Amino acid sequence: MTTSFSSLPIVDLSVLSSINPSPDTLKALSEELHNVFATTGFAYLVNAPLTFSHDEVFGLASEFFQMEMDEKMKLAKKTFARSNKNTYRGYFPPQPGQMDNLKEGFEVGPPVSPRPSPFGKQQKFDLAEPNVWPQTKDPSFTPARSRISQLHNELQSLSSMLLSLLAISLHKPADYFSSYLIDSLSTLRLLHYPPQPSTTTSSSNDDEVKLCCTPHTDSGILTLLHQDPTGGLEVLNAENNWVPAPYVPGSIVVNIGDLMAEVSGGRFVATMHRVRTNSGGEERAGGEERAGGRGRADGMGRFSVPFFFEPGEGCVVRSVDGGEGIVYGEHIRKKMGTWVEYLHEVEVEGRGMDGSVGKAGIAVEAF
Ligand SMILES: O=C(O)CCC(=O)C(=O)O
Ligand SMILES: [Fe+2]
Repeated sequence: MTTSFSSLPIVDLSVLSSINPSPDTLKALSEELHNVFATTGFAYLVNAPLTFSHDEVFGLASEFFQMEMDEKMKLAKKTFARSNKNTYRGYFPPQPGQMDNLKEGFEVGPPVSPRPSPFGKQQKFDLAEPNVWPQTKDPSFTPARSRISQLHNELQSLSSMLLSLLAISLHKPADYFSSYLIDSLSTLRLLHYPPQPSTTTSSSNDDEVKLCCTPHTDSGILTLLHQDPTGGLEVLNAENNWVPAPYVPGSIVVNIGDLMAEVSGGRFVATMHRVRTNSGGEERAGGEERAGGRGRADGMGRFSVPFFFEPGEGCVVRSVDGGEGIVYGEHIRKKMGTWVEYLHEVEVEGRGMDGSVGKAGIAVEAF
């Protein structure tokens, strides 16, 4: 159960960068994480072992989203561009019918593609498919591609360290979750919330709060989120109050997904969260440095980069208390198919490859 917290705790990960951390310090960190995930389900991580500054992370996102729409649509998932082959990785465009969920995204899987699963190719969504990348005439995206892959690798390693700490905190061996790493499908999602006109209000909210991401829990194991200084992320506490999770310089927000809550035997909580639209003056409130230095201009909206740690498609995930377990590929496909938070079935106005605007079909956004 989540608690009546009024702010998110900050967890210092410096110890993970030391050459030979003592078992006692690691145990203390694992207990701290356990406590956080058992209460808020959310925390800020500081001094994480990553080589990326926020400027660089949001610079990569802004570089991608500044591409022309027809370039981005070449990378669109099949759902949005019928002639494309990619079903799970790639671009999804903003959906005009979804004003309280208005975002575009670019999803990248592991730099080395997971082995195709026996049931993968026959399905509508090929979870193990390779990444797609911009093929711009201008080769300037090439360095960004390699940095995005590097960011994926580093967040995957960090997830693996956190899983070891959580295993210890659950009184299991440190390598207890190592099977989750085999053919892991983790997704790095670059997100852009375009600026919204100030008249837009959310129909899903009684108090007419403007949202750009509707309330949801994450479906998987662990999410590591880079959010830019725009602000707007909010987390629901036990009293049903939305607690702001403003930008904390240099931090990564971590939260538990539904599946990890189950794996922990209900000890950890997958907390509901949403993103509120900040318009106009509020937008720059959180940060003295406006992240995303390279080519960022004010009024571009919000950027965030969640990383969803995912096991392999065939990985059997079960509670630490025992029980039958579920095959990860089945879990994720079920979520994609039935959970309203992760399935936006709408007829979207899509821009064709020739630039024409027309019906692009059913839009399904996974997670
Ligand atoms: O953009 C954000 O800050 C949060 C995004 C999020 O919650 C998600 O993509 O699951
Ligand atoms: Fe989320």
